[in-house]
Amino acid sequence: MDEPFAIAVRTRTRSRGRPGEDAPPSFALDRVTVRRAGRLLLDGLSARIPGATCTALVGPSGAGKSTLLRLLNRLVEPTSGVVRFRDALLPELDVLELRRRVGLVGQQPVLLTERVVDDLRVGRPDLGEDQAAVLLERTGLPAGMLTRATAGLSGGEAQRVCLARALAVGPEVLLLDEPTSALDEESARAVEHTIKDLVADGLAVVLVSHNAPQARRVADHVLVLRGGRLVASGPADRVDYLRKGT
Ligand SMILES: Nc1ncnc2c1ncn2[C@@H]1O[C@H](COP(=O)(O)OP(=O)(O)OP(=O)(O)O)[C@@H](O)[C@H]1O
Repeated sequence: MDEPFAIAVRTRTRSRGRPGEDAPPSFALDRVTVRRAGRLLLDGLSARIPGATCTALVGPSGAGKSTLLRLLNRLVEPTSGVVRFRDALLPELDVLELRRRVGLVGQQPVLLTERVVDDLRVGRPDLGEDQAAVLLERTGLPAGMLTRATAGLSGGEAQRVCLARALAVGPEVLLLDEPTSALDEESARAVEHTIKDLVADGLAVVLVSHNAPQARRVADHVLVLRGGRLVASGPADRVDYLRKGT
């Protein structure tokens, strides 16, 4: 089996230790500042994001959550400070290669072609039908949906096709920017279920969420931002923001 497809069928390899404490970091940020139009969006932020874990970025509106997420695949560049992915400095990596390894799925599902199977092939033109079917099943969708028109999908189905498309290129990390905010409750729960399965299979997920109950349900590890600063971090069941948040 070729490597980019491995994540779709990987067996459960996660260690039994406390999530976020034993996993080696995917990302390490050291005194990262982002300044735009005279505003400080991130202010000297240092943090570690563990691998094989779901890390939630939480905090009030405008705290800098999306800015931090977008730093991780260089959609945003720091004004100062350093971001490492595994042991490499981000600017040392080819940016397209980085974005293959670190995929991003946004708030609104955006489908790019007319048929589901063609969407899954956007970043992976050689993807076979069997492989595409496995990817759909990984995201909780029936293989029979491959031939469906993208125009007729529900919001939840479309978001899961976006997840499957991101998985098709074999990322090591998925960045999710409020992936359920445009979905109804049932579709949101289905996407949460998919995220938990992917993490259980060894993928690292970084999830921006303004929804504390969702972060409690899905995340192992939490970074709390406020005013561009990291104000708390740790296992999800120990961080006050989530314990008290509604
Ligand atoms: N390019 C930019 N130029 C100027 N200000 C910006 C820019 N991008 C973001 N901001 C501002 O930086 C702050 C942080 O934005 P960011 O989107 O990271 O916050 P957030 O925590 O994700 O917020 P929300 O929960 O509302 O999505 C916001 O006040 C936003 O308006």
